[in-house]
Amino acid sequence: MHDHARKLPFPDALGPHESPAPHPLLAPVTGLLGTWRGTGSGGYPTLEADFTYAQEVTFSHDGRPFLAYEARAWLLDANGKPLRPSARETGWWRLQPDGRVEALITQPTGIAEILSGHARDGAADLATEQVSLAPTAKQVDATRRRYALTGPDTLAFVHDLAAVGRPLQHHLSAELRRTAPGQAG
Ligand code: HEM
Repeated sequence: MHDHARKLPFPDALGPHESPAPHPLLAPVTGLLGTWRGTGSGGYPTLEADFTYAQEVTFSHDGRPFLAYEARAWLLDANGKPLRPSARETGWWRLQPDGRVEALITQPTGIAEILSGHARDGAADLATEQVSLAPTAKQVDATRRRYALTGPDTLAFVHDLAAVGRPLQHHLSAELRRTAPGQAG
């Protein structure tokens, strides 16, 4: 992993009460700050079977009006044991006045998403404005995501996908729990 021995002059904060203080435009999303872990299930009509997976999601900030976003997932077998690495993505959520959000998210499968939406009442709803594909990526036309706080330390994630010729429909849903600082990883 990263070399944490070399301290950054401007490190990211993972909580609303850490330094630096969140930028005022981050107010609608400060409840998301931190690292979340949990399990979910997914499927798509083109897949032989549904699957279960585990996911870790981290939202952090450096005092400016955007979130740094990182998520990674791994598939689970029927006993809940890790099977193999699955989707990863990383990006930036740019907060605008009135809780509007512009997000840029990229995946190692050759997909880059530009999304827009809103964050309010503990929930962020984003949908793609544009999807760019690397030459060998699978066809993805649109995605829609919802990250909703269901309690102070619980987060529900839902992801819809329009891909490989199919209309926008359910791909993933997960229930995540906030991990205590230092517990993740
Ligand atoms: C937690 C995150 C995710 C998980 C666990 C997940 C899991 C899966 C799995 C297990 C498959 C079947 C193929 C395989 O075994 O790899 C799959 C297919 C696929 N996923 Fe996801 N996925 C995730 C996120 C995404 C995202 C963010 C996108 C698009 C932006 C996406 C687009 C697709 C596409 C296009 C396929 C191929 C469908 C086909 O060719 O029939 N997935 N996903």
